[in-house]
Amino acid sequence: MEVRADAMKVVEVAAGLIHHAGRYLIARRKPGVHLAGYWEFPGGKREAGESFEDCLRRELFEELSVRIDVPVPYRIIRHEYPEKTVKLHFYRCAIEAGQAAPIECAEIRWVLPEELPRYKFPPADRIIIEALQQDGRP
Ligand SMILES: Nc1nc2c([nH]c(=O)n2[C@@H]2O[C@H](COP(=O)(O)OP(=O)(O)OP(=O)(O)O)[C@@H](O)[C@H]2O)c(=O)[nH]1
Ligand SMILES: [Mg+2]
Repeated sequence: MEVRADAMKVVEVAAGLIHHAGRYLIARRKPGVHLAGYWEFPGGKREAGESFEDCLRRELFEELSVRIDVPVPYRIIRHEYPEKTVKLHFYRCAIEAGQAAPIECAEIRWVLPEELPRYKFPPADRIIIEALQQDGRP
């Protein structure tokens, strides 16, 4: 059987479920990237030698210019897109310092859990969106 090396590569990602006053922060992906224009939970790819927590802290500072408290693991979702397989490590967290700004995203919004279905999220996020609605307001 032929095994394609690229087909086996899994992209490891850390993403933040940042909550405040009953709402979650969501970000819209910029044009020209994978899943451009979709809404997502901010975060990104883990770099070599980095822990998921360090990755999350770095990405949330780069994308939103915020520092967070201690992130709490929530769920890990593996999803196969036609072009790549991602493993998304979701963490709940709150902002400890800074005010969220759309530094590396097109737009940000604070939304209630029941409002999440109005936004177009990547297919991988469906399970998380459902779980957050079940959980109620954070
Ligand atoms: N951050 C984030 N990525 C997600 C979510 N759902 C989902 O399928 N992804 C996918 O996971 C990957 C995350 O990579 P990213 O594009 O955020 O990575 P990054 O911030 O390091 O960007 P870069 O590669 O431009 O430096 C993308 O392929 C993205 O489409 C989500 O809720 N949040
Ligand atoms: Mg990102």
